Amino acid sequence: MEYYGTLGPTCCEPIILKKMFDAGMTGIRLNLSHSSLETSQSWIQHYFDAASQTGKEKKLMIDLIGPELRIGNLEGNMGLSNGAHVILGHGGIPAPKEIFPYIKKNQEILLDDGKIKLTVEQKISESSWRCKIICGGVLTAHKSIAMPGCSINNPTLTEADLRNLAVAKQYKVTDVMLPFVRNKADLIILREALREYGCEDIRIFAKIENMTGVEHLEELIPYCDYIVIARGDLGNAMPLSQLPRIQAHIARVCRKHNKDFMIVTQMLDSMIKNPYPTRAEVNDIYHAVTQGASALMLTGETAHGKYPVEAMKMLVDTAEESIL
Ligand SMILES: Nc1ncnc2c1ncn2[C@@H]1O[C@H](COP(=O)(O)OP(=O)(O)O)[C@@H](O)[C@H]1O
Ligand SMILES: C=C(OP(=O)(O)O)C(=O)O
Repeated sequence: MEYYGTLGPTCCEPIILKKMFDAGMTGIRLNLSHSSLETSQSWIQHYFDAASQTGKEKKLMIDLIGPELRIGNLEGNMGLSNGAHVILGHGGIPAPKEIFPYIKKNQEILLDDGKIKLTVEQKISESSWRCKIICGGVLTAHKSIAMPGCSINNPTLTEADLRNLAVAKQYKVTDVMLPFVRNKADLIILREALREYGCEDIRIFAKIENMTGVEHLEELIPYCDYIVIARGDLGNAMPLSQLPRIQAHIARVCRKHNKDFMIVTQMLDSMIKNPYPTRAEVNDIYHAVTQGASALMLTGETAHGKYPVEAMKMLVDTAEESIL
């Protein structure tokens, strides 16, 4: 079983990373939507310093930007209150320009993996829209933005992705995650880029985050090393009540093809704030293991949570107890 955390401001010190290894962590993910390999140099150094004390090989995974849509930079936090209004685009929430042609009155906008919900009320200019806040929260920089029902055909890899892949070997990257994989062509493009940069041995983790990915699952299997059930964005693509069924379906297809798969996101979400998880969260880990997952990953729990070590220990201990 492989256990990943996500590298972020609350777990980047060597002493914390060492404790996460002691708890059973086998690798870490660096989310390149929030930084680059170059700007994360000192965190990566801390990671390998801590890893060297364990005497075992540890994985470094990069999660690319890929076709995923995210808001731009925000100075500090933006508080969004239920029932109030906010501008999307110029003068308000910095939105990616790829979505502009698709924004219409009554369009639903989901931010930060659906935690914040807006509806478009009125166009103000070619690059700004007045929106009503249906479900508020605190928004910070580079969070995901999704528009249910719209399919926006972004390129597989961004220029920043190519810059990061070009130096991946130098930073001892072992794994690469591609978001929003739609079909085998996305994985072939990534595989070719890896070959071009001399990284043929880097493992490919294909993130299933929308219904196109679910529909093309069987064709993706030969072109990646791992299928990733990335429930944060995937949960935006359907009524949330359907997510457990879709997770079970993906797991079933992977088992049928003897394909390794990973389950991620919100496994121990309450541990971002609390030292103990809920009963439902430990049950979620149990189900992931009994469904056949061979890797589990924490995201916000380690990247910006208050209890990264406790969360990793809870993940590993619960998963190990669940192995039949
Ligand atoms: N490389 C990073 N640099 C700075 N902050 C980060 C980094 N990675 C993660 N974080 C913080 O931790 C949060 C949770 O991480 P993650 O789940 O990977 O992000 P997201 O939910 O935005 O995809 C991010 O939203 C961000 O606030
Ligand atoms: C891990 C996920 O990706 P991201 O951190 O980009 O939301 C997810 O969507 O479950």
